[in-house]
Amino acid sequence: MANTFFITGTDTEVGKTFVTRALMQAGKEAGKQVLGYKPVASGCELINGELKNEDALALQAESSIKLPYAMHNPYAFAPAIAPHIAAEQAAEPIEPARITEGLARLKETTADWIFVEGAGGWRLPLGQGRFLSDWVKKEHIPVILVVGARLGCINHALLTLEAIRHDGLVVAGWVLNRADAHMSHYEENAATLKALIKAPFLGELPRLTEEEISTAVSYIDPAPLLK
Ligand SMILES: Nc1ncnc2c1ncn2[C@@H]1O[C@H](COP(=O)(O)OP(=O)(O)OP(=O)(O)O)[C@@H](O)[C@H]1O
Ligand SMILES: C[C@H](N)[C@H](N)CCCCCC(=O)O
Ligand SMILES: [Mg+2]
Repeated sequence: MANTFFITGTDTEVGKTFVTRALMQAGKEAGKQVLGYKPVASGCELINGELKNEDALALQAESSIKLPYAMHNPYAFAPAIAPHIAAEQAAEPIEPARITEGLARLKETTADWIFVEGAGGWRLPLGQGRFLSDWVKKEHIPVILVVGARLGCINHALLTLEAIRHDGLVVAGWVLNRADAHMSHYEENAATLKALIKAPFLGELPRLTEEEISTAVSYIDPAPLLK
């Protein structure tokens, strides 16, 4: 039976996908078969008649098992906006049951670890008064938080952790990602986060150049996930 982890972040564009890929690579290095799942994606382009999202394509590429794109990304909306608004515009309501069905199909494979990447931050509206966090709660999925290191991230990180725990979920770990290479007093902020966040620390990723991207996995310690 696969272990499933939900990847959330302190905001959009903080490195959820970037870190998920590194986590997947760390899983493979630990001998795990891994799959990535992006249930709800906005900011998609039409490729061979199918709307595809760069996050979902990245997770598909990193997956150990080759599956059709649609199994990685059931909801793909073209505009790079809040998905619930895109869904309304497309007259395609986001149904949690379909997200569940997609995850169930991935669990039928030989995957050991399934990483589910959210969109935006923890409280992502799906429309009809529902949130993606409601689905995570219903599925009882442990959560990994990606903290994007930028001014204001301490508040965002602590409030996100409060919300995850208020929703009754386990924080399986957290990663500090250098989202803003120019953040001032980075080391002091990192020390503050490490002191305040009571959850397994899975690693700290510096801002990597294109040439260094393949080293991202070396900054991840998956040990807390292997327990
Ligand atoms: N540590 C890093 N070093 C270099 N580039 C990074 C790093 N972290 C993130 N990036 C780049 O910053 C951009 C935003 O990262 P990413 O797409 O992973 O954010 P995200 O949280 O997944 O965004 P979204 O909410 O849209 O899913 C991407 O181009 C990514 O490759
Ligand atoms: C388009 C962007 N990159 C993300 N995929 C979607 C971000 C949704 C944010 C919703 C919100 O909290 O305001
Ligand atoms: Mg992403």
